[in-house]
This record gives sequence, structure tokens and C-alpha cells, in this order.
Amino acid sequence: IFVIKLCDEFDKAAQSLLNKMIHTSLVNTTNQVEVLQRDPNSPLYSVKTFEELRLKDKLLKGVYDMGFNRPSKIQENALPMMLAEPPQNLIAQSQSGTGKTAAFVLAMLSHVDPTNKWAQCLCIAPTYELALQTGKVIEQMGKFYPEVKLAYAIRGNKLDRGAKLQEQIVIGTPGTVLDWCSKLKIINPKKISVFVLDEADVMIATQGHQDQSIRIQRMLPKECQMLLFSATFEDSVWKFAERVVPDPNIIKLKREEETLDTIKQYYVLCSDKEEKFTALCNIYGAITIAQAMIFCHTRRTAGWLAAELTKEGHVVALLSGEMTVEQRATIIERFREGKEKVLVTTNVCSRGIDVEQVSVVINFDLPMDKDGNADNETYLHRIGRTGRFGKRGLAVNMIDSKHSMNILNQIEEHFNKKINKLDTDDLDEIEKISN
Ligand SMILES: Nc1ncnc2c1ncn2[C@@H]1O[C@H](COP(=O)(O)OP(=O)(O)OP(=O)(O)O)[C@@H](O)[C@H]1O
Repeated sequence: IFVIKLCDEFDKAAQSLLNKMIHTSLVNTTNQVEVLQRDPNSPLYSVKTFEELRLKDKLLKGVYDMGFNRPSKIQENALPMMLAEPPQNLIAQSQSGTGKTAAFVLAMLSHVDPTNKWAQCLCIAPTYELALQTGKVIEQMGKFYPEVKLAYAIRGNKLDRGAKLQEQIVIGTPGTVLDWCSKLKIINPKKISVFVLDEADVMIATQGHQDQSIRIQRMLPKECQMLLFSATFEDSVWKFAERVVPDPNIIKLKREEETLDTIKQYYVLCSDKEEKFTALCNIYGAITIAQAMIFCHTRRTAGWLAAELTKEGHVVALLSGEMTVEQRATIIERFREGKEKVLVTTNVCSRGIDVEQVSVVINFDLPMDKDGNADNETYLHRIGRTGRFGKRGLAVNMIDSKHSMNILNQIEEHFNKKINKLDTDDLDEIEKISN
């Protein structure tokens, strides 16, 4: 169980970093934000432009220089709340790519008094890499405000005990930040006026981070503004949020629902992986496929399949488990740009990646959980479309055993949708499915 947990921890942080790297623009959503105000009688402010926020010119310049024209959905409400006087606490939840980081970075930069040479804003992130990534956004947005300095409280950045930090903003991981605040006394926590806890869901998935975060929070003055952000909101995240953010305002943006309504689903009967490969080639021979994503259960199958497809003359990208997050981000980026037409991947590598642009999804192996049952959620995420943006799509499931047929039946039952059989030896029949 411990090993599995470690994998999950790694996965969550890596996934989060990957999402940050591949989201170079805002994620589309038509859902409305939900706002729960601490004081329901106070007027609800929201802004449609950055000007309305009366930011310092240097900051507004930084915002526009990043190519932002107007606040994102979540920023419309979160920014006025975070910039209000007196400061208000906030818990905000929305999926990756909706503008949370940009929002709290702007809030931190606005709060700083650059004439004071001590730490005033403290932001903690779950991993070294995530801290660096957020640091980059701070540097970028503060580009025209050079008086404000940033320090990284991350491993490897060694400072002497008692050395006083001059930088006004500190971004770091919980362990190092805690050391700097308590043991080493490099930061005086009593002088912190904004505290940001980013990626709370990833944070609590890592052993020890939750306690460290709480210990840091307890050293801060009561009037310090506390802000917490998370992509998901299970009960455990919520409990944690309530412990570290007193009297919060709450902003939530629901994820766009995925449906199978616009997807044509088929299955193909085969006897082994070679036959599955032949079926795949037949499909490719019969219809024009702009871009396809192919899912395999193991790294080995994925590697084998990618090699076989390459032999057939396809330009294939392979996402594989031993790759670094940077390598994965590069591959996804290239695929999105259309440089490769086929992406072969295992589930682990591709969790959370949007495939909106892909018209064909092949389940070379069906998604299943650790007990060998159908993993419906993953199936939906591989194939499903968010109704209002998604184009029509085609999904083909490869069946090569009683077990995989069983999984297919479970999936049919779960979604209450029939998955039709496709004979891949019949060219005419394949052609029909593409119309
Ligand atoms: N108002 C805006 N207008 C245009 N682009 C924006 C705006 N706010 C943020 N972005 C861009 O959208 C992308 C996602 O934003 P951001 O990183 O802040 O989202 P996030 O919710 O924090 O997601 P993640 O946790 O994955 O970083 C970034 O590339 C960011 O530069």
C-alpha cells in the first residue's frame, strides 16, 4: 500500500506540473463561478477589466505584457476579493488552467511595500518544480516592478542561520519555508501579511506537508491574509482548507461536464495484440484520421505498438512512464501542434490531458482499476467531450479476451449506452463509421 501511495503522490505533483507546462492559455469554460461570501450582506464585486482594479501602472503593464486582455472567470471575482481593504481570506477551487496562479501572484505583487526590505508575502507549493514554476510567473508579472524582489525557499538554497531576508516575496516548499521561519529565523513570520497555499490537493497528498503547512500558518499573525487554491475539492482538501483559512470567502468553478453523447463508440473482436494491430491498420486504411490517441495498459505494449506503427509509416509520438515531466510536456506540445498524428500512451502518462482536438480515440486496452474492473471515469475522460466545445468523435475499443469483453459490458451498463460491434475486415463497414 505504501508503494502505491508513493506513486500516487508522485503522480499528483507531476500531473499538476505537466498541466501547468501545457496550459499556455486559459482553459475554456462556460460554467458559472459559485461565490460564497463570508459576509453575505456585503456587496459582491466583480470586475470585467484589469483597469477597474486600480493596480499600480507597473503591474498593469506586467499583466498586459503577458498577453492578458481581461480577467478570467475566476479572476473576475477572486481579484476584487483579494485586493479588498481590509484583506479578506479566500478559498478558491477550479481546474488547472483557469487562472488561479496569475490571480494570487497579482494579489501578492499588489500588497508588497517595496520600500520595506523584509518578507511580506509567503507562498508555499508542494514540490520544488511547482515552486519554480510559480516563481517564474511572479518574475514575469513583476517584470516592470524591479524593486520587488523574490526569494526561493527550496532545497539547495542554503542560507545562514539568522541571515535576514531582504526579498519581499518568498515562494517555497513547506519544509524549507518552515525551517526559514522557525529554526533558521531567516523570515520573521510575524511580518507576513499575505500567505498563499497553492495546490492544496497535491499538498495534502504528500506525507508531512499538511502538518508543515499548518505549523507555518500558526506562526503568522491573525490579520495576515490567508489564501488557498486547489484544482479539486474532496472532503480531505476541504477539511484542510478550513483549518488553515479562517473565515473564508469561497469561490468555486465547476469543471465542464464530459459526455459521451457526441461520440460514436465501437468495439472490435480480436484474439491477441497482433490482431489488434491489424485491426488498427485496417481502420487507418479505410478512413482518414486527422489525429488519434491510442491508449495501452502497459508501457511495454505502448512501446511495441509505437514501433509497429512507425514501421507502417506513421509519424508516432510515444508518452512513456520513464520520461521526465519536461519531456512529456514537449511531446504533448508537439502533438497539439500537429507535428505527430498519432499519440500512443499509457493511462498514467496522460491522466488529465485534454484531448479535445483529437477526433479518434483507440482503446488498445480498456481502462481498468487495480481490481481489474472497468474504470469508467477514465473511460469517460479518454473519450468524452465537454458538450459545448467538443466536436463529434469516434472511439474504438479493442477486445481480446473474456475479461476485456466483461469490462466493455460494464462500461456499456454504467453509461447506459450501447457500444456497437465493428468488423474491421469489412472496408465498407469501417468507411460507414466515419460519416
Ligand atoms: N486573464 C488572463 N488572460 C489570458 N490568459 C491568462 C489569464 N490568466 C491566466 N492566463 C494564462 O492561462 C494559463 C493558465 O493560467 P494559470 O496558470 O494562472 O492557471 P491555474 O488555474 O493556476 O492553473 P495551474 O494550476 O495549472 O497553473 C497560463 O498560461 C496563464 O498565463
